[in-house]
Amino acid sequence: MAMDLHTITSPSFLKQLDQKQLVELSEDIRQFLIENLSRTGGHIGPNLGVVELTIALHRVFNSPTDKFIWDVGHQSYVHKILTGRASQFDTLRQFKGLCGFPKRNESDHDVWETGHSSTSLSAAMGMAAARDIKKDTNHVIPIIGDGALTGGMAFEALNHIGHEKTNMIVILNDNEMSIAPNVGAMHSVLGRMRTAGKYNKVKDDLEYLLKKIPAVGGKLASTAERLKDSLKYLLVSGMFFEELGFTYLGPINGHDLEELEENLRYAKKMDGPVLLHVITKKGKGYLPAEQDRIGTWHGIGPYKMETGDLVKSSSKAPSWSGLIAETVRKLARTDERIVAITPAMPVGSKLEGFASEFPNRMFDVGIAEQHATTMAAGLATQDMKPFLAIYSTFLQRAYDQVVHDICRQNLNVFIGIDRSGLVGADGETHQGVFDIAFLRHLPNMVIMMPKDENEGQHMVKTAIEYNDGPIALRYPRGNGLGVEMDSDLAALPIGSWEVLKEGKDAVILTFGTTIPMALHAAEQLREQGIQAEVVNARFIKPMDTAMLHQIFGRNVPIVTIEEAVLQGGFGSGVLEFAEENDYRGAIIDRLGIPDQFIEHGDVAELMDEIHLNSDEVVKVIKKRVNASAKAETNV
Ligand SMILES: Cc1ncc(C[n+]2csc(CCOP(=O)(O)OP(=O)(O)O)c2C)c(N)n1
Ligand SMILES: CC(=O)[C@@H](O)[C@H](O)COP(=O)(O)O
Ligand SMILES: [Mg+2]
Repeated sequence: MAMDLHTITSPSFLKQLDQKQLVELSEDIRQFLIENLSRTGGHIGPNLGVVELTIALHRVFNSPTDKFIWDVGHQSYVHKILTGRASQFDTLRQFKGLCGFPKRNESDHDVWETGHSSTSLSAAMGMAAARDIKKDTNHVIPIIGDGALTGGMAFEALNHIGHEKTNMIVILNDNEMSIAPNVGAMHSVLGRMRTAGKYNKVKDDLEYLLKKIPAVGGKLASTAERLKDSLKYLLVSGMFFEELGFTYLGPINGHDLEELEENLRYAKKMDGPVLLHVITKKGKGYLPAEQDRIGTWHGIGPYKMETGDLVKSSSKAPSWSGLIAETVRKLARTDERIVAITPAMPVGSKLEGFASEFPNRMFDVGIAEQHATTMAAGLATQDMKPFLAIYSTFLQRAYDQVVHDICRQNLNVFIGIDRSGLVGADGETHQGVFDIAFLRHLPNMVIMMPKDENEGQHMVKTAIEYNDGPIALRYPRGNGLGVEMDSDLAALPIGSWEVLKEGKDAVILTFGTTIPMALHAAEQLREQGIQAEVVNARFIKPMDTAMLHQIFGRNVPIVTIEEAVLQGGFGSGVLEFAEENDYRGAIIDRLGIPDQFIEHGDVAELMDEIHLNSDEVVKVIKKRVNASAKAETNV
């Protein structure tokens, strides 16, 4: 009899269920996820992989007194179901709806917010240190995936936790996948663990065997020691963590409720840091997701449940990621300097084609944005042309590497800032709205953003040909506008803007995704007798200062628009220009992302919510033009 998951108000009911009921519950949860996410989309693969793990955790421990910290947090849907939020899943990742990641204001059971990878162990160390200082006795349990474990922060934390010997139970959820198949030497170590079998059992057998060998000197003892060492090599996994100061348990079957519970109860009684290695299958229980070997079912839009067919997007235009990556690939055919680097997003950044054509010039470095960025800098010192494809939000991880390694040494790195602007469903932790503000003030940095995919391909050419330092090309999530594409590529003059529509009464300065908004506003204003000029300010840095002087010389209202934070953004640059050049009387209004974090939802809805739309542009310009007309009549 399927359980109505909507009736769950707290995980405490789990402790009353018997094994049969628990297995039925896991089946109910899987069915619930598959059905609901076929309508809303979301991170189906990761969540199907942690159904039993999450049930066992909530059975053995007492959340929220015991703290569950979900690394990345994209796999916290089961936790949300068991903590009374099943009824909200029809609003998953929608405007004002259920967040796709842990959210402290949603539930006391969400003790830590995630979205960016590899933070769970550090947060856990903080919570455990606080517990110990306050002499509390609760458990702290970070759950980290094998992908997230490739993040540098995770190693920093492991190093410290092992040193402090802090009571903590780290759950390593190993499904051999990051978004795409996992990469790195750590992945190989985990692989040896998976094949070596139960570390502790083999270790005990080995100890037993060695005790049986009579205490003799010479050859036999040394053979026994060599046997022990070679077996230890096989068990290097456990060794790896045990040498770091953890008690390593496992690997265990992450879909066997009884084995999970037995090991969690065992770990619960142990002192010091424990790492329980849990083997799971991403997408378990839904064949299309289970069979996924490239990452399609990691995070997905709505799909047909019966067939696993995606509900296709209506756009015929190329995806921005695909356009940029394929243009780089095209240019790489005649330019051997070009090397592509991605921090664990080969699929999201559409680099599969480049990787297949240039396998030795493509590097997926794992979830390691800092390493990716400085590796790119290293490549550039050897006259290569590295293309670092990185989401805007994840570039935040590598700020100092951009400053200290790339800009300061003025190295020819081409940064493709993907997912620039609002990304929508992933919400606050993923909006790509800070990169202009944190890059614009860096000496030697060039930042550009195309108005459409045709200008985008020319900008790739511009970046590849630019050899005077770092250059960043911003592009949004999703698809282009479907414009005609030039067959030949030509580099753009650095710092050049273009007038898209002339107008004598006001000037709108904008770039990228907000160009259509500006053109629409200019049309609306024209109907009301106001001629607004629209300028494609496609170089955010350096700005087209010649054109700016000409514009300021007209003494008309100026509006800047950007789908990025206002504080320190493009509009701030225009204000700085006015102040530095003594255009004191200039009237400048800036429209953009206000000083707040933007939650999840449909991008258009989010833009309306913050009044970043053509109506607002019209309102601002009308107010300014009418005010100056009034001032003139009063003279
Ligand atoms: C800093 C950062 N880089 C990249 C990502 C994108 N990302 C989200 S989930 C994921 C893979 C995580 O793999 P794993 O931890 O093994 O979890 P699984 O999906 O396998 O359950 C990546 C790379 C991110 N969230 N944060
Ligand atoms: C959880 C996470 O960080 C990634 O899965 C991210 O959601 C991918 O974003 P895109 O869907 O824009 O590639
Ligand atoms: Mg994984």
